Amino acid sequence: MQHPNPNPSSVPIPVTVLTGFLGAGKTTLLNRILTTAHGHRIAVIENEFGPVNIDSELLVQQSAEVVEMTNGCLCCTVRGDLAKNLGDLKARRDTGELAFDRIVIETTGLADPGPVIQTFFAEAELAETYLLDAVLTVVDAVHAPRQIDEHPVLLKQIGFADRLLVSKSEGVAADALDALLERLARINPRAPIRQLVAGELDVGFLLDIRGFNLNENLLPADEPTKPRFHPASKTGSVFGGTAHSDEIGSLLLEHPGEVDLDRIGAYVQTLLDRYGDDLLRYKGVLAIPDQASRLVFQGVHRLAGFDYGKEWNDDARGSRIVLIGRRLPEDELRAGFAECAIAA
Ligand SMILES: Nc1nc2c(ncn2[C@@H]2O[C@H](COP(=O)(O)OP(=O)(O)OP(=O)(O)O)[C@@H](O)[C@H]2O)c(=O)[nH]1
Repeated sequence: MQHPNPNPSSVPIPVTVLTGFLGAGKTTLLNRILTTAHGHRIAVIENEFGPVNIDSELLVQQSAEVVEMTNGCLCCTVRGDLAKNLGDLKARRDTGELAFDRIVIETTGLADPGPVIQTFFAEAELAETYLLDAVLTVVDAVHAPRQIDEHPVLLKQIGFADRLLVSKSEGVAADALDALLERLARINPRAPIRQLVAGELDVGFLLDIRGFNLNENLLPADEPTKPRFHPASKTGSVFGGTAHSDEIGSLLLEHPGEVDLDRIGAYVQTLLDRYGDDLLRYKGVLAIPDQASRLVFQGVHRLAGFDYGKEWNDDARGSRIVLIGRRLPEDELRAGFAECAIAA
């Protein structure tokens, strides 16, 4: 029988970034992932803010190689160390010293996930070796409503997420929980939300998400637009003085038809040039005249990728962009997008 993977080092290793504010329940979730029988061999990179890495002592270590990073926050001072650690892990895997098929990075509760994510796209060698799979953000149902107001970094953690995982919901009244879930969906409509229930873990919901791949998945399939862009505004935006106008929110640009390739290219370029610092995640699925396939682009801040993806075949051709960012100028962005549209 032929070996399915004769050259394992040529296959990118998936990486999951596990984030969430201080005490949200990241380590608790990681322990559950590590102790669940799912067949994945996981190496863990732990980052603790401060000289002693307490989290790694709390981790159950069976089945996981744990690399500790201390004395700095992963998103700033030790980012170079992250690249080095990832390189070292790969080298030790290649020599057979370590056996793992994916990595989970647990960031500190104070980390902005942006620079961590960018590391995977900015460093050419890492981009070849690793595949950034997804950002998982744990949100503490008890404390998040206040923390979101007081700590801008939590808003970023929510905005960057591919999955939002709500912990401690058993201790929260139903209406307060509903309000939190609605607020999360408004800040980040891209990320499906799930409550973490003791003893239950759906590993399929957490791993192999391919959140950074150029596929046609724009919004969660179960509820494409509802209630994620509603009722904050009929236009599908969370900006502009609504009751919950958080600093970070989302904007859905939609045209039920094709867009001009040159104009949309210039539009996206201008968007990134002007607002790249404030754009956390964005993704677009566009219909281009005479193109059988969807044009897909996605990115983080100014690092964007695009490609032609799945064919339209009999699907209705339409163009949609989801932007998640900080105080984006809705009117300007809508007007610019409208200029790219081709009348049906
Ligand atoms: N009731 C309840 N407690 C939880 C839940 N998840 C985590 N906890 C508790 O919350 C506390 C913090 O959990 P951790 O997993 O250490 O949180 P963390 O995000 O890793 O914390 P830091 O590393 O300090 O940022 C612990 O006492 C956990 O037992 C949950 O879903 N329900």
